[in-house]
Amino acid sequence: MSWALKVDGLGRVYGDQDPRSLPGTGPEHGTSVSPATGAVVAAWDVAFEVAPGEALGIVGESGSGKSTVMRCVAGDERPSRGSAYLRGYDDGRTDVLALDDGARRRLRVDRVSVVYQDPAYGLDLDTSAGGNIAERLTAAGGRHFGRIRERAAELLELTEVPLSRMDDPVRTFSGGMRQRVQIAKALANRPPVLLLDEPTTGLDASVAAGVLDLLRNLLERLGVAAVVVSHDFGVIEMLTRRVMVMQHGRVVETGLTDQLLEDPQHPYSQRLVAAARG
Ligand SMILES: Nc1ncnc2c1ncn2[C@@H]1O[C@H](COP(=O)(O)OP(=O)(O)OP(=O)(O)O)[C@@H](O)[C@H]1O
Repeated sequence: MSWALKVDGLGRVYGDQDPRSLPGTGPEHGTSVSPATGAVVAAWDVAFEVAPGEALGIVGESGSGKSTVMRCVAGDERPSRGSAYLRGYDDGRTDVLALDDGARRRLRVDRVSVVYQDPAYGLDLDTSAGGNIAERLTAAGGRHFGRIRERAAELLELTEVPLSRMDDPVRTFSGGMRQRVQIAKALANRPPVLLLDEPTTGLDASVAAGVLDLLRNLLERLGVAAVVVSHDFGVIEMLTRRVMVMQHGRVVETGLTDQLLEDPQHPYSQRLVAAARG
C-alpha cells in the first residue's frame, strides 16, 4: 500500500550549520557533538515511509535524536535539511517541511496530530475535556454546537473517558485520564497521520498498560498512519509493526519489530533489546 507520510533525508543540527559539523559525529564516533564546531547533530539522514493503518516505531536512548525527528515532522521545529510529504496534502507533491508557519499550523488541525508525553503540551488543562476537543473541531470549521458536543462525547467514549467527566477541567483528571483526553483530541478531525511521542512514559505501570491497550486497539481500528517514539522497546513491541533504531542522531537499524526483537543485528539494538527483556 502507498504511503501516508514520507520523510526523506531529514537532518537537524543545533549550532553551527557548517558542513564541518558532520564529520566525527554518529555511532562510530560515540557522539553527536561535532569535534570541529561543537554543534549537536541531533538527527541526520533519517528517511522513512508509513502506510495508512501502519505504525512505525522510532526507538533509542535519551539523546539519540528520536524526539528531534518527531518535532521536525510535527512542525514544532524546522529541520536543517530534508523533506516530508503527506498523501493527504496536495496528494503528496508538496514538501510540508518547507511550508510557512501558518500553513504548517493548519496541517495540525486535521492532517497530522501529535500526542505528547506531557498532556499539558496537547491540552489546555484549565479547559474541560469536552472543551478541549471542541476547540480542535472548531478549528476545522465545526460550528454546530450540538454536533460538536456529540462528536466530543463519541471521542471520549472511544478513548474510555467517563462521559460524566466531560465538563470537568482536565486539570482535575488523573495522568492516565489526561492522556486519554489528549488522544481523543488528537483524533478529533480524523487525521490520516498520528505522531506519538513517549505516549505512556511517566504513567504508573498499570495505568500505562491501559493506555497502551487503548492505543493498540485504536491504531488497529482507525487505519491511521502512526509514528511512535519511545525509549522503551516494550511500547514499540506493543504498538508497531516496523521499527527504526536511532543512536547519536543516526538510524543504525530498521526492520520488522518482531524480527528485530528476536534477532537484533546492531550491537546497540542488541543492548536495547536485552534491557527491554530485563
Ligand atoms: N534545542 C536544542 N538545542 C541544542 N541541542 C539540543 C536541542 N534539542 C535537543 N538537543 C540535543 O539533540 C540531541 C537529540 O535530542 P532528542 O531530544 O532528539 O533526543 P531523544 O532521543 O528524543 O531523547 P529524549 O528522550 O531525552 O528527548 C541531544 O544531544 C540533545 O541534547
